[in-house]
Amino acid sequence: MHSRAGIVLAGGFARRFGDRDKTLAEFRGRPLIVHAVEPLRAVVERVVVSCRREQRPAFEPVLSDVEYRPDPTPDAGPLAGLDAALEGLEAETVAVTSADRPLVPAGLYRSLLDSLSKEGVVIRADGIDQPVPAVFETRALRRAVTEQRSNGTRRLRAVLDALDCTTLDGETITRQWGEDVLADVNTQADLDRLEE
Ligand SMILES: Nc1nc2c(ncn2[C@@H]2O[C@H](COP(=O)(O)OP(=O)(O)OP(=O)(O)O)[C@@H](O)[C@H]2O)c(=O)[nH]1
Repeated sequence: MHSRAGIVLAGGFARRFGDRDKTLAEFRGRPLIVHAVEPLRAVVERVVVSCRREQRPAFEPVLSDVEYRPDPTPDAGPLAGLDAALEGLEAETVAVTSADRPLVPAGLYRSLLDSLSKEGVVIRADGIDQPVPAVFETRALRRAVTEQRSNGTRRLRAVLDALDCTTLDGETITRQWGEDVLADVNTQADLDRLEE
């Protein structure tokens, strides 16, 4: 059986956003993390939320049917969060996104999943391959994460250096799915702009 999982990275401290938990900030009437989880859940069998232990009580009332993988060490970075989320994950394919990207539709995940022929499918936007949203062979991603963490990096993008991925053109993606489909929220101003 071909099994698919999703991972939502949500454990950052969102320092550019301010004092509140960015992932719970309201966007179009719902917390950001809900916008990240729901389209993903439509295309995979299980969704794993990679977060800090203390975030879980606030996530539970707004997210249903997800699993939590708390960071073993808080603030160790997204690559460490991804590593913990992959541990014991039984799925052949994994779609990865971040909780601060509220406009990635289920259809985009479907086309990423349909395009998977090598170790991963990523989108190249502004000349740079983006590690999220992206789809990977779970085994290859696990290997790449282990390899890059052993090199001492915290950067999520570093996994792409250790993977043989197909690249989709960002302009084609935004033409099809909307200008802000790949937008991430770093600041309150980013959120205000997307709300407009
Ligand atoms: N599980 C986990 N996720 C993380 C960690 N650091 C960042 N992330 C997530 O990775 C995604 C991208 O994070 P960044 O934009 O680099 O960091 P951020 O914490 O959101 O924001 P800044 O502190 O303002 O840079 C976000 O969804 C974060 O929640 C971490 O240590 N653990």
